[in-house]
Amino acid sequence: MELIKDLGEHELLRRLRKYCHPNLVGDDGAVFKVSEGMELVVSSDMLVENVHFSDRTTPPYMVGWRSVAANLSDLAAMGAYPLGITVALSLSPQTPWDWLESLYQGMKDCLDRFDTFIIGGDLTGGKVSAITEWRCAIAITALGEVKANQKILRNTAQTGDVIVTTGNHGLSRAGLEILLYPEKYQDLQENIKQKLILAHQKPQPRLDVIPRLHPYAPITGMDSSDGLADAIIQICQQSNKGARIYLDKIAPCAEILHITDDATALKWTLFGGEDFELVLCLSPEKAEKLIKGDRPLIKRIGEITEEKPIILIDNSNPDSEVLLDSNEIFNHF
Ligand SMILES: Nc1ncnc2c1ncn2[C@@H]1O[C@H](COP(=O)(O)OP(=O)(O)OP(=O)(O)O)[C@@H](O)[C@H]1O
Ligand SMILES: Cc1ncc(C[n+]2csc(CCOP(=O)(O)O)c2C)c(N)n1
Ligand SMILES: [Mg+2]
Ligand SMILES: [Mg+2]
Ligand SMILES: [Mg+2]
Repeated sequence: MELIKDLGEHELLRRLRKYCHPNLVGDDGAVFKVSEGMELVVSSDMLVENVHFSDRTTPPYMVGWRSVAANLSDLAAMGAYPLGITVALSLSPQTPWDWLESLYQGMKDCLDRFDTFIIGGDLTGGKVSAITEWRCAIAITALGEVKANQKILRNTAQTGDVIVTTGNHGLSRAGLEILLYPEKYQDLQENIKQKLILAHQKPQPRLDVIPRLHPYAPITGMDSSDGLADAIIQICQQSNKGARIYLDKIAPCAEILHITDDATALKWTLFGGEDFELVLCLSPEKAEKLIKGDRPLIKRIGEITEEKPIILIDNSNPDSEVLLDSNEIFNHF
């Protein structure tokens, strides 16, 4: 088996060039033009072995796809279109070339889907030690562009705004569960299993929705990389508002209910993370039009309130309002 330590840095870079922009890589920096009248958006996200992925959960092609998708999701969350990404890797010298090749193929396929490129990066060796368990860390910086009046920010929600989400939440967490404990889910229908695993391994950044948001600007929002609950909390805190969220509107989808109990399913839906959907706030009139044009992808889940608490409302039992518990949110430390 070919290991990257036998290839050396220059040969590795030569092989990786075919996954990059044909003209922009090779100098000390990439030079490119930002379109007239647009603003530059810059965002970084890092993926670390045994934190965001592992051999058990994610083959290298999917590690590549996910790491690009997570970064393009942050551009979508800003309302921006991608211009390119840089990729910095720390790798064990024992990494097989095949692994790296698959990683880049996954990155490139995700980038191709959205007509964008790798425009630069960096490589370093990483030593396995008793302290640092990981062998691979991937740091990506994504560059994008957005018209000033189309920017999506977290701190502009207004009282009375409707909160909508794209897609479904909790699927990625359910997929991770099946990947981590396959023996528990041996009897589960194969098509359900595949849908959940794919949600975890091959998330789709919501760049597809951005053009459809243009008529309704300005919109408030962010992506749900750290979970639906985190997105609602971040938007409310940064906008100095609260929210009412309807539990029946965020009910876990059938596939998740197939693999776990109601309480766990709701927990995954609110706090699971890594679904990379968008959580958006806009006036009731605009929200109605957006939802009408985009059903069932975009759903109303609640509204922004002047009062600070974020309340979960159970329609079947209107007296039982509970506060959204921020202690459940994913925390790296
Ligand atoms: N190490 C850091 N140094 C400086 N700023 C940072 C650092 N890490 C995050 N930030 C900034 O903090 C803000 C929130 O970052 P955070 O990583 O929580 O958002 P995100 O990238 O959307 O979420 P996720 O990492 O879950 O995808 C961003 O403006 C980001 O640029
Ligand atoms: C092997 C493995 N174990 C656990 C998880 C779950 N996980 C890791 S990071 C994260 C939140 C987002 O992080 P960030 O804020 O860095 O984007 C979640 C839900 C995984 N993906 N793979
Ligand atoms: Mg981040
Ligand atoms: Mg984000
Ligand atoms: Mg985070």
